[in-house]
Amino acid sequence: MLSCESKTSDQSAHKPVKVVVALGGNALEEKGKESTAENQRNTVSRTCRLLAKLSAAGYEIAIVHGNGPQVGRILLASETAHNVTPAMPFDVCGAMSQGYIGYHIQQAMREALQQEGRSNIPVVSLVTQVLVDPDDPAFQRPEKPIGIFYTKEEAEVLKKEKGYTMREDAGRGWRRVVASPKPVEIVEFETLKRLWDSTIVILCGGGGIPVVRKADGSLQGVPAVIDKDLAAAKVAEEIGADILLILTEVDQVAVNFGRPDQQDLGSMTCEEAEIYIDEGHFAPGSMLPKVQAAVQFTRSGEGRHAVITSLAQAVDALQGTAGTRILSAE
Ligand SMILES: Nc1ncnc2c1ncn2[C@@H]1O[C@H](COP(=O)(O)OP(=O)(O)O)[C@@H](O)[C@H]1O
Ligand SMILES: NC(=O)OP(=O)(O)O
Repeated sequence: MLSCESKTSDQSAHKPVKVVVALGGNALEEKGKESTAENQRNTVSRTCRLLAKLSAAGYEIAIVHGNGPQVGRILLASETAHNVTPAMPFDVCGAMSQGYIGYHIQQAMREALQQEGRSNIPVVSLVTQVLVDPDDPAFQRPEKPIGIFYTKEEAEVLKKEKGYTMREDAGRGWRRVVASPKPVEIVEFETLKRLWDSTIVILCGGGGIPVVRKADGSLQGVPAVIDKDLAAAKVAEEIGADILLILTEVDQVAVNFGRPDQQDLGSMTCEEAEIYIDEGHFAPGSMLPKVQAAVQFTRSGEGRHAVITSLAQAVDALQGTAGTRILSAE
């Protein structure tokens, strides 16, 4: 029997545990399979069956998902078709990716909740804008990988012909990289707050559509991709979640990752995590932002912690028997 209640301050009443889930790339696309809409829908189905189990166990969840491969492909398709139809700006491609992925999660989550006997819980995707700082130094230093993988030779051609910034991505090939400013404010946060108690909300897809506030107060999209783990940490922080659950491909975070002396970690304090960051154990653009997001959230309030694990281990990880927990020192 899963226990998913936390004590309130008077220690007598219990309240449901609030969890913000950040879904990584493998929750949306299966490695080695063609990136078709049908394949994404099937992968999302498997993911949602696991997420529905969290809901059935009584956890209150909101879902944030990535969009790196998807937004890159939408952008590429739009740029490639510029002779027949005007190319869409980056922020619009981000919005399209939220709609397409959110639609699949909504549909699959509905089915999965039905199977768990919880068809009374509504699911909705919020097209979410996230305010960023126009002076964020990230705009001068593109480092978020998006889209498909290329060989080194193809990357050289794209650099020359299209002016893209290209970078090797964690031993997996070469990818286009774009600016990834920090999330400052979730514009639609008030909507999440009003829906939280009744509805499973999918929000901040792809980290949210990055926008800046103009002098007259209106919002304008900017060409960038926010890191979804940092956006999920922001959501979790502001909604007062108990746990930030970051789901990715690996069961646990490791030091000396990929080396013969790799050591998987059951837990680490924020201070230990910072030492490991300084020692370079976490790859930028992959594990590093997850650990940073976990530390940021854990530090944001008493009794909060983060867990990084795989989809398959999600339920056990919330119980504290799997994954890597990022905890306060005391
Ligand atoms: N220290 C580490 N411990 C575990 N995994 C790591 C580490 N450093 C890099 N990685 C890699 O980071 C990957 C997760 O990042 P990524 O695939 O970008 O995330 P996402 O699931 O959000 O798409 C893991 O699958 C693993 O290959
Ligand atoms: N926006 C974002 O962080 O996407 P990925 O997780 O797919 O890289």
